[in-house]
Amino acid sequence: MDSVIEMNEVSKLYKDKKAVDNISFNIAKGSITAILGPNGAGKTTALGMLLGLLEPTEGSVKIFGQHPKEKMVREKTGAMLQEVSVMDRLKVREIIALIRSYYPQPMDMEFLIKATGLAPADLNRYAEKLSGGQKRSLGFALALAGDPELIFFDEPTVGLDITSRRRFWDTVRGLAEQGKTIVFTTHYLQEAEDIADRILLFSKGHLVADGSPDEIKSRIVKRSLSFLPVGDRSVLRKSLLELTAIEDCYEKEGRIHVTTDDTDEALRAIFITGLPVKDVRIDQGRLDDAFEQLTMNQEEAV
Ligand SMILES: Nc1ncnc2c1ncn2[C@@H]1O[C@H](COP(=O)(O)OP(=O)(O)OP(=O)(O)O)[C@@H](O)[C@H]1O
Repeated sequence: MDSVIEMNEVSKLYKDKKAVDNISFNIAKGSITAILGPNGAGKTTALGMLLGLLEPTEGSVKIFGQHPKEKMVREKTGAMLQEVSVMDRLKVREIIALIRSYYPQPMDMEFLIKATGLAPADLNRYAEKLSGGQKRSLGFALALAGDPELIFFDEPTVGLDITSRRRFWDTVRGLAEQGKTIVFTTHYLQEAEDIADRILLFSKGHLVADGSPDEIKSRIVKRSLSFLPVGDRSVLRKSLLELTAIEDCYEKEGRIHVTTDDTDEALRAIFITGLPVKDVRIDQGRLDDAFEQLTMNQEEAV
């Protein structure tokens, strides 16, 4: 694999809090990777280390085979962070032109203007007068100003309306098709699934799943079998977990749900054993539920 990013056994400690715990992954050139996870999972910390803004407490981070702070790496990298700050007393077009001028081979000016999605009149406004969403779109264009090979976005679509969101992802897809490598963080499973070739699922500082959206889905989304208990539910739950066809069981809205790779086999085992259940249902597992379950299991384990 032609790796642009190599993270090797990386941890980051804030005093005694382990924000990132022994994480390793490589990222291939031209791929779109989503770093997905709930609040506090360690996504921003991981991104900070990839950008050279934070030093790992342990392990090593290499970008294009070098330390992230190397000049060569910085010249080939663009980033849009959560807080987009714009320079005062400069008009939008002037800011874009200024940032472009820092780079030896900047991105085409017209392309950047299109990426902002701003109307011609807005390009002549002072940037501090833009709305929050417009500032983020400008931040997007600025991240691309140096025509970077590797681009990081931290929760890029927060605060963007549907049209801006669509334009953003269309542009990102186009950039990946040109061979640029994209890494973004998100809370939203659906966004990761729609856009990314690969998902790195973080929870409580750990990397709990790594694969294509389909792989992650098939790993974490299982068909679920549910029923109402007849009699003592805790005795029933214990008996269910003793069946080899059943991996896990939990209660939701009064029903007992079991997760299994083979719902037929699980049903057969329940009936052969004569477990007291009624109103049996089989549901296709939902990705959101699986995501919640996976990150909750991690919380319980830590
Ligand atoms: N500067 C800091 N000092 C102390 N603890 C920190 C610091 N920055 C982050 N943390 C802690 O590290 C953990 C990971 O935080 P991080 O911001 O990386 O998570 P995140 O996945 O980006 O979360 P969010 O989705 O809320 O932005 C959290 O428990 C957070 O409280």
